[in-house]
Amino acid sequence: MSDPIRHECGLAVVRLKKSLAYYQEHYGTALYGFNLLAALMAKQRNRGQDGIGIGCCKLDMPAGTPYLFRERFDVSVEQMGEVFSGIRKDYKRIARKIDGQRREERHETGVEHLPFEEDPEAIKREFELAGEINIGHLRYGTSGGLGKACLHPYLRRTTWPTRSLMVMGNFNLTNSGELNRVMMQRGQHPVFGTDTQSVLEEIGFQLDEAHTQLYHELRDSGMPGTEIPKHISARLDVGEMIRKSAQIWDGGYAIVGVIGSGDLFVMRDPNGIRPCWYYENDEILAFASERVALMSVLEVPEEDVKELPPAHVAVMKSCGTFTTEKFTEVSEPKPCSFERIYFSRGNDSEIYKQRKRLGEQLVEQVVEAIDNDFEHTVLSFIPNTAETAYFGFLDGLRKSRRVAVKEALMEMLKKGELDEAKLDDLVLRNWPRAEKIAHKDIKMRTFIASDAGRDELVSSVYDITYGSVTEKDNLVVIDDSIVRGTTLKTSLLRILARTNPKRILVLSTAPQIRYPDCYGIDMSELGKFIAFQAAVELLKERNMRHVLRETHEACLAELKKPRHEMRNAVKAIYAPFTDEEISAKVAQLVSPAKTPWKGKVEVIFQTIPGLHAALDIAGGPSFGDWYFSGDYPTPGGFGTVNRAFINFYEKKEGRSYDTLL
Ligand SMILES: NC(=O)CC[C@H](N)C(=O)O
Repeated sequence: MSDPIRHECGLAVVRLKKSLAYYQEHYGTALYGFNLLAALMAKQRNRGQDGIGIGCCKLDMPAGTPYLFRERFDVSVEQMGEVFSGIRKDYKRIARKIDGQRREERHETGVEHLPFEEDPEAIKREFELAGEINIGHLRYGTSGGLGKACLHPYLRRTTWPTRSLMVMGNFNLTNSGELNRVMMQRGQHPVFGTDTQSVLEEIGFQLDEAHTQLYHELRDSGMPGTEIPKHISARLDVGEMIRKSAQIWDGGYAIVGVIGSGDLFVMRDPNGIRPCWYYENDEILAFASERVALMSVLEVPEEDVKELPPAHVAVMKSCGTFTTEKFTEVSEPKPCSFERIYFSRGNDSEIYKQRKRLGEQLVEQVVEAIDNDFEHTVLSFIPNTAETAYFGFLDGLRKSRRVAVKEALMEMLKKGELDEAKLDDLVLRNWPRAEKIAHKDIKMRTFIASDAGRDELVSSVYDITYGSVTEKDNLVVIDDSIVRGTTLKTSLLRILARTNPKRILVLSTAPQIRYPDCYGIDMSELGKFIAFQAAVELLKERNMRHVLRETHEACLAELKKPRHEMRNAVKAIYAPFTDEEISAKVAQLVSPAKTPWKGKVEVIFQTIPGLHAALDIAGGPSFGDWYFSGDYPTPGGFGTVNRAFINFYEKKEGRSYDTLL
């Protein structure tokens, strides 16, 4: 991916089903759960760059001792290893301290104690992150700010374990403002921070409600206070609490929550936009955003990892019972295609195949564009995420070339015109030439303070191979998607032009990105999309500025409609043009300025049917394509896109769903 939309959030959860002593005995460490969590997080470091967070809940802690912990680290994912080694150093420090105290005690009393690291009870008591429930989060903010305070998990502490709550998620709500308003109407004072804050407060409110009712019932029955918490905990219906909390949520989400008394829940949005996978055996229950993370870390086959169904919440009560139940109506499944095109780890068997097919789907357009001139065409890719699509693209090209050669041979045979020169031409010379032209050079990034900082990361990241392209060649490079086109223009195409080809064809395995995302990917400002800029340029060139004005009015009118009646008024911006016209304009816009190179840039995008042919699996869902088609799976999407246009037209910066009031 050449563009600076980077990743989205990642989740990891490990719930131990046995006491820490069990893992000490069977795996030689009471930190088994924490170690698994660290490995699951490391395997998902392709997600979330703004920072990481870890939470831990300890079951059955005696009164007076803490049980709910959270640590957040404002560092890049690249520094995750350092964070974990820092935590392990802390652990060793505690071990030295306790072992020292125990040596002294032995001197005084003569009583022998276990070394700390072999004493699960002491480990659980002394080391904050040793507990039965471990949760981890990698954040890439899509709502609110980017600082440490916005990192997950969010935590609400009370003197009641049954009312204390920790949440984290890979998600974005389109209607946090509405949620906040509902809270205010109730008399609450929500802080307009991030959508995570709104989620925490809403679930917190429902938890309070359920808790208070249970408490009063138990107290009024004459039960002694000290007995009450465990009865509240046993009777708390987490599924019901989630059903009430999520009633008006509009968005894409995989959200994890832990109640201080030890109930764990994981919920997924009704359209299954955000991914969520889990694995369970006798010893653990684990969740992750990526199926392959669970497969690799736990060394289990694909068929043992289950998908949490859309609109469902999985609950493991503190006593260990595990259920999944529907908390709202299931909507049409619309998993996010960007997960497949770019965000996820490409070693998942399904994702690997889908990426290859995305490349293959581009073959026809490319063969036409180079007019079958493979002799003078060098094929390459933008590292790293487009690599798999590139393999599929090459496979497809070779297949198509073999078919073309066979047809030409048959034709020659039929006409009796077979001669060596023609054979050479067909067989020896005209085969697709694959080269590695672009290289990723720098291990990117450290500290991101703002959106502007995010943009700067991508410059000077690439380098090229010299000497494998000539001025007679077409240079074809495949990328996974083109969002803003900034890197193409300012960096990549400039350096690719130094190989001095006749023409550069940039292929995008994703269709033109025309509309904002609002479900968890930080791709929300219309004015920043190169396809949108192209359409606006074309409108201006053709004296059609009135379309901009009319669309502004139409968007304002849409926003006045009830949510379910809203439509996407921004489609009018693209309506006058063919896809090819937009692509040609995009090519013009990304063509590097001030370079001695005289060649031409062309851009070829995946078509929307091509995307579905590559991603959709027979009997499975049709993948979400709202960023390309403008057809959103939830009403909140239409509000977002209309607002995004208004923001663009009125020259307001910022995310169009981020109105927290
Ligand atoms: N990418 C995400 O899932 C972000 C989660 C949440 N909306 C936040 O901004 O923190």
